[in-house]
Amino acid sequence: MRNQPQPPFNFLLGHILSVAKVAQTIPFDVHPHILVSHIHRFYNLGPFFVFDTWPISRDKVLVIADPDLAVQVAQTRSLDKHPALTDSIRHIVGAQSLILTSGDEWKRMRNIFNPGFSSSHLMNVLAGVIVDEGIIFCGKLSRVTETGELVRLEEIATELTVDVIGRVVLDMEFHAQTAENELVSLFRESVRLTKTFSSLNPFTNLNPIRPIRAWWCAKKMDRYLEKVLVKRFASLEDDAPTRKKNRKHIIDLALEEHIKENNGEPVDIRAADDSFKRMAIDNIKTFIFAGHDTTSSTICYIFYLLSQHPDCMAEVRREHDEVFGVEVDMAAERIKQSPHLLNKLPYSTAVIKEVLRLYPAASTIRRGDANTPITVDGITYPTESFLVWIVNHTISRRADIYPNPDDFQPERFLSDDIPKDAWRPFEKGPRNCIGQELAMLEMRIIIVLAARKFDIVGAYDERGRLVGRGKAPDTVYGDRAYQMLIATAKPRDGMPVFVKRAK
Ligand code: HEM
Repeated sequence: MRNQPQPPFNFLLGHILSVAKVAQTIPFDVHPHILVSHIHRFYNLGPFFVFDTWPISRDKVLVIADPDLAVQVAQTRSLDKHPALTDSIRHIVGAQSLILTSGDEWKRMRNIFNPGFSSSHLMNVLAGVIVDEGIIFCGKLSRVTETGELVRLEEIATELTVDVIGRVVLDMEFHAQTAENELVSLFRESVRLTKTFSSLNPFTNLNPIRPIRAWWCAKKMDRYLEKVLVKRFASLEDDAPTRKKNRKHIIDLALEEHIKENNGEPVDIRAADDSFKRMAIDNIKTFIFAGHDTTSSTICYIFYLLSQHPDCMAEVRREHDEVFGVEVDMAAERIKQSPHLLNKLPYSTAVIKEVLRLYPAASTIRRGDANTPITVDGITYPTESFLVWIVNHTISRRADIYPNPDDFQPERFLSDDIPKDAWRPFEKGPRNCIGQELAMLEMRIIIVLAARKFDIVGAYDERGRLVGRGKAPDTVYGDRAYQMLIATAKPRDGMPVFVKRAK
């Protein structure tokens, strides 16, 4: 470790002092990727660096801050996931989750679930589902314009994405946007029970009740989903002839696998062995969690940044007028009739990409191994015994890759100037995000339905006045809407906003 690039090291205190020096310049509750990007800039570190995390944990971290190195550990070879990831989200997704497993077990499951994200299924079935839920979302925003109240956009966007994912995964209407739902409440609580991060207080996670509650929530979710699985299995019998062709929901893909394992015979799911049920339930939980959490945060930042950049908002609206016509209320019907129109939105797509560059909702942590060193300028460095973290936030904030990296400039994604592997909010290589096309589709549909109807304006000043703010640093890159770690990277304070009718 001594021969590798790193922030200043103290023989007694390791990296605490040099990390603390940077941490005190930013809010204490920022997402760790923000701290890493600040360390990278402050000490002028290069394509990678290492640091130890003592006294927070015993991990030695190798930060990848460069696209070519990311290719070496995630694409040319693909390191396995790090056990720290399992520690942090197993209570939500279960140990058999596609996100957490490796090797043949992972490959088999990836093959089972890939068809759920085919472009024909996305365009022919899921686009319509997203439009229906998007209409309810716009109805909610509309009501908020009448009351003029301050709302947390993250809550409203999460209810939307939960409703969408319920239909993608279980073909089930959760109605989270209009009512309470037991499964959704359990998910919310599980996410809240995830370990948090505070750069100034390593003891935030020592609450002994936390793991007990998390275990209890997981048990209740499992029981709920087992019942759903049994009911769905019973319904398969009713439409056996068309079943395979039409049913690409995650739950059906799992059940088809069960039938395949039994030589094509639908053996009652209640008699299925535990390993099948575990695999099915853990992956249903995985898709519900991964499929709503990251998308809702990104939707929040899209509207937040567009309201701060009226020129960009005007360009988005112009594009939507051109593609869907000037009658705003007709857009939903047009998407349903011709979902392929959504592929004609280069500027809106550039906006989404720029938002994901500035506010990436997730990243990958891998376990270094003896067979996967990294090579920089002809020199080889080991990854073995390191927690290897591809910090796409840090890559995204490099001025040599993205000029004026802290500015919101969607136009940069309309040119070919960005290095091929630099933009990686969905990660790349075999462990990339299986739901990325669904996420992009959902975000495009929601912008089309809402951007011409509403101005959604961040209200951090107003909220600060209500809850009171101390003297500690309150902004990151001059902005109060920084990301925090709550299972994934979420907007601070749930993103307080005012919603107005677009002028
Ligand atoms: C803006 C939205 C999204 C972002 C930024 C995002 C980002 C990511 C990232 C960075 C990974 C790699 C994680 C790791 O290596 O630990 C990942 C994996 C994954 N994502 Fe997404 N995701 C999004 C939406 C979705 C959606 C909509 C779904 C499902 C419906 C989904 C399901 C998954 C799954 C199951 C994996 C694990 C894939 C595997 O290991 O084979 N994600 N995502």
